[in-house]
Amino acid sequence: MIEVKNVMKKYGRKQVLKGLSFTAEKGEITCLIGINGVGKTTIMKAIMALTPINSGEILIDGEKIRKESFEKVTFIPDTITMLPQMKICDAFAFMADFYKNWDPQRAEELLQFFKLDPTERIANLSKGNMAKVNMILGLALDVDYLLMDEPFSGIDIFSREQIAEVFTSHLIEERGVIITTHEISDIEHLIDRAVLIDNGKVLKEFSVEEVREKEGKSVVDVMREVYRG
Ligand SMILES: Nc1ncnc2c1ncn2[C@@H]1O[C@H](COP(=O)(O)OP(=O)(O)OP(=O)(O)O)[C@@H](O)[C@H]1O
Repeated sequence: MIEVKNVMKKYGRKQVLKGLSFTAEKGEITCLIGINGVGKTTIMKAIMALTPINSGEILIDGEKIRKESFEKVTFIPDTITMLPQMKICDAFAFMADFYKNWDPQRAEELLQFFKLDPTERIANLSKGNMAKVNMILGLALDVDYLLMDEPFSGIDIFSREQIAEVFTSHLIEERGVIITTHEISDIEHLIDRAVLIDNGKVLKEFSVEEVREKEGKSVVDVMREVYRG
């Protein structure tokens, strides 16, 4: 389980996170929802210790993040971090060299699933294919938790559907996934938990299925209630 407890974060004088708390379980897809600039990426960076927090606590399976935690959790940012002149196969070789938990078979399986050519250069990829390669770089790591920043942002419906298929496959099943979005409607059917964020805090955290079954409401219905008051 990833536990984010009462986290405060300032950039300069700007207080971005104001005592933000939520949990994300293994085997579930948890979605952080909020408008642009609300602090979703900052939360992910804080979980990965890529940005310091001012107070509060973040635990992964009950432990504070340390060097060994990076074998358990990985972050897939919204832009690819590989050099543009690299071919997809070069990027995979780089990952294999750098990470001992890189799974080449899984990378190959995903490459075939997405019908990507391994000799294609990163610089020449379309936005959708770039997002898919970026996703493979994270999914082929043998980790328990995946943090994905806006994996569906700015890509066409067919690419979105393909990526969505991965979310419901064995490639995700046992893992804990945290994704961010400011556009929930496309991915509502994929997520287990929703965390609604505004003004540096969690306004509501809920099980999507429970709300659907007990109250007959969609995530968008709950968002309307919470954000519009
Ligand atoms: N390194 C930084 N220095 C100063 N301010 C920053 C920095 N990173 C983010 N911010 C500010 O913190 C706030 C939260 O940013 P963040 O990127 O976490 O939001 P977000 O919810 O992920 O937004 P988006 O949906 O647009 O990706 C924004 O107002 C942003 O301008």
